[in-house]
Amino acid sequence: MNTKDFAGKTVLITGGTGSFGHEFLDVIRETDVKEIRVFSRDELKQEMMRLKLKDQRVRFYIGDIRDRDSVDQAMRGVDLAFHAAALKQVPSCEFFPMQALLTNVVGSHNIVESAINHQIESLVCLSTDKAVLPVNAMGMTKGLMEKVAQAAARGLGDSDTKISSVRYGNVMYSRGSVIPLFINQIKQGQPLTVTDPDMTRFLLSLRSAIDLVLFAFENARQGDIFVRKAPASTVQDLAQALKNLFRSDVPIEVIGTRHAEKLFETLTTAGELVRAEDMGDYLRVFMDDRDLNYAKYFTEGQQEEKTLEDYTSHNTRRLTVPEIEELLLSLPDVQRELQLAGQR
Ligand SMILES: O=c1ccn([C@@H]2O[C@H](COP(=O)(O)OP(=O)(O)O[C@H]3O[C@H](CO)[C@H](O)[C@H](O)[C@H]3O)[C@@H](O)[C@H]2O)c(=O)[nH]1
Repeated sequence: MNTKDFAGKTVLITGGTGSFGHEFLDVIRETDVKEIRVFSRDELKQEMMRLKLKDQRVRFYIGDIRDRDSVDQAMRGVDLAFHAAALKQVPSCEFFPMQALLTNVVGSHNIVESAINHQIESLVCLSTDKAVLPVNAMGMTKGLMEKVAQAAARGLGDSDTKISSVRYGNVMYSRGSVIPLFINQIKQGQPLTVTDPDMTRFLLSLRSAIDLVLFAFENARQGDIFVRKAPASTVQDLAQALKNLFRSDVPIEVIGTRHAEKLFETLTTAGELVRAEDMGDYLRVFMDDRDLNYAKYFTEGQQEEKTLEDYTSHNTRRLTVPEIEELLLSLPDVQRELQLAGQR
């Protein structure tokens, strides 16, 4: 990361009290940033964060991205914004799709419009692999967020607010996700509830997710979507790796898939890969900036798309059980759990 990028800047993080916000804040507090604004709805979480950080540069804004006035109030004087606020639990979005729409689409539109109106330098929107070829309300609304961001970017020039998005897969040990659940089941001596042994997910650490966001911020051109290449594992192998680490012999119980789950996730479609630049660990997917007169573009990219495959958690590099163990061991949360369980 180029820490100079943050020197003297005022940074806004929406959804700043979440796991991403916490870790991201720690990273940018190491720079000469001028001010960091944490924007979120929950006053208790903000108060806890304030007490923990005791950093005068961090300011807290209560508001809801659905409420444009509260967004405008927080956006005034901002240079850089990172948009992490979202409804992101698949099951709850499935039962309350209109709530997902209001936060993930209408709320994101407020952020995009406010960022442009306040002429901030850069806005990075956080999306997910579930936004690609979506089957659930969470993914659909995050996909629409990407569209809202790109539609706005299409109307902007290079000197205007730079709007980009990032997509990542499952953040290991994130709140409410399967790894803390399996660890808890192991600790209680209960069976590990595997939905479908063959289901795969891209796995990455929170630190890698943050690196992706920083990479997007540093490299974005108007309307880009950035993806971090990632390996994947089956749920069965993940369960086995945890059992091995905790030296547990609890059984694995197959419970079947939950609401609107996919067997595998897609980070980029073949159609997007035609417009993608390989940047080592990352892919840049350029905005499709054609206008509606398609005939004049006909010769470009048409053949290639037919020969490319979507980039999915089924065809990316598959982690072996020992590799998953190694990845899990690199996570501070897992290390702590192992220590508590007397295994380290
Ligand atoms: O009891 C369980 C729960 C989950 N799983 C499986 O474990 C994998 C991961 O499940 P998570 O609930 O951890 O993650 P999801 O893929 O469902 O979605 C998560 O990752 C997304 C990013 O892609 C979003 O962050 C989202 O909010 C978050 O819930 C899935 O194959 C799921 O079927 C089980 O086997 N047993």
